[in-house]
Amino acid sequence: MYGLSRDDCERLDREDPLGTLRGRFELPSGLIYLDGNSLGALPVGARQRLDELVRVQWGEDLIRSWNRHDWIGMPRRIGAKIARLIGARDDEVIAADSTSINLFKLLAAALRLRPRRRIIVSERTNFPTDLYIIEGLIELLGQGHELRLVHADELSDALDEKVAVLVMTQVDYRSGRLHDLAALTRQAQAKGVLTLWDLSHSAGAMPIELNAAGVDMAVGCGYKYLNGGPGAPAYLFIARRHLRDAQPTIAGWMGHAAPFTFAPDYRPAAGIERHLVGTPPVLGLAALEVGVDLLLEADLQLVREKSRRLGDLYLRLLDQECAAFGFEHACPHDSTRRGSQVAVRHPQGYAIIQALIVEGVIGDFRAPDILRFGLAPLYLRYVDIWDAVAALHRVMASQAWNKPEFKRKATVT
Ligand SMILES: Cc1ncc(COP(=O)(O)O)c(C=O)c1O
Ligand SMILES: Nc1c(O)cccc1C(=O)C[C@H](N)C(=O)O
Repeated sequence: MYGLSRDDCERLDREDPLGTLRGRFELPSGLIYLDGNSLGALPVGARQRLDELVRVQWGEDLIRSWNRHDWIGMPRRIGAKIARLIGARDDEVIAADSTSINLFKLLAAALRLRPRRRIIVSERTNFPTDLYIIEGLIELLGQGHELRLVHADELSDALDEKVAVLVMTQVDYRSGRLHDLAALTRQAQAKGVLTLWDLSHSAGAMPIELNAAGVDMAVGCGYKYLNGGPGAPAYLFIARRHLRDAQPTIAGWMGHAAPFTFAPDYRPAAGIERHLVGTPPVLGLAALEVGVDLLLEADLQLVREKSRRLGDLYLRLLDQECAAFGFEHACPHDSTRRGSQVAVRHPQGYAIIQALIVEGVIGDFRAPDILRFGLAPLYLRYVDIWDAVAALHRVMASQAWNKPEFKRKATVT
């Protein structure tokens, strides 16, 4: 490759202030993992924590663990830790359920805070679950609510006094476009519109300042950059000023003011706990806590800086090494407008991703033609980017992608 050498990348790794964190993850040797934006890697501590939890807390202490090991306090405790990653106060965040469920709960709560408004605004390319949840809730409510879907550049024009809630994902899952959370929140607020942000592709990869921006509500998932493991519990945020009035959407017993009185009538808890529904998933929460604790050791400004540099490096090397193969950038060039992933377009994207996986580089494909490479700054090295682009060059130059077994079929990821 020209310009930058592999040695230069090794030097960047030696100078990387986050470099030592890589050793805190179990990464299979010989594999370059560029899919941490879908499922984060396994922290070494998670294996140990789960092992202890299963053997001692579950195996020996059994039901006593709810108090003895504070299982019951986990949603609040871990929520408070996540709050520190997203610029929230510790009583504004709780770990619970999945992102989809939390979005449903908070959107319904937000609509009840704006009873005279009927429109929900979102972005056309938002992640499908977000759009399905909005549509599904509108149908269920049967009160004439409407979803106004617009292109990202039309968002500010779409916000007016009829709009109840703006539902946005901060980083687009396909293009990696990073929205200006503070500016959009300000524009929404000027029209009395509540904001509900999905932080799934941003939290843990960059500093987020929800309160400084005046965000009303947010949700996010635990298994991407928080490295909480497959199906990790998600979290939800409600700004303190709404905690009293935001009603729980699903009146489950864990959101009751005193669940263990087993009272027949429902009385919501005073604070963020009222948005809990059922029994906390203890194993999942324990693994998530390890991932969150690891992130709390890192300076998120440094995480963001590294993430931007990894992305710039990828795009630069791609242009240098793979210019002949017809790739187009599908993500912003300007790293200040990009999340922690790069996306490129190619008509043979699916087959190329399959061939890359055989070469030991895991990225993913999003229809119709996007190759996505997630850049998790806690465990990726600059040299991994070099090697990943070199592998892509090999796949393209040898046409290794052009095999019948790489024809597109429906798969999970
Ligand atoms: C923006 C966004 N929201 C939500 C989800 C998923 O939500 P859930 O954890 O409920 O499957 C994803 C990815 O799966 C996502 O990218
Ligand atoms: N949640 C996922 C799953 O259960 C299986 C496979 C992938 C996922 C994902 O997280 C997809 C991811 N949100 C995306 O950006 O495409």
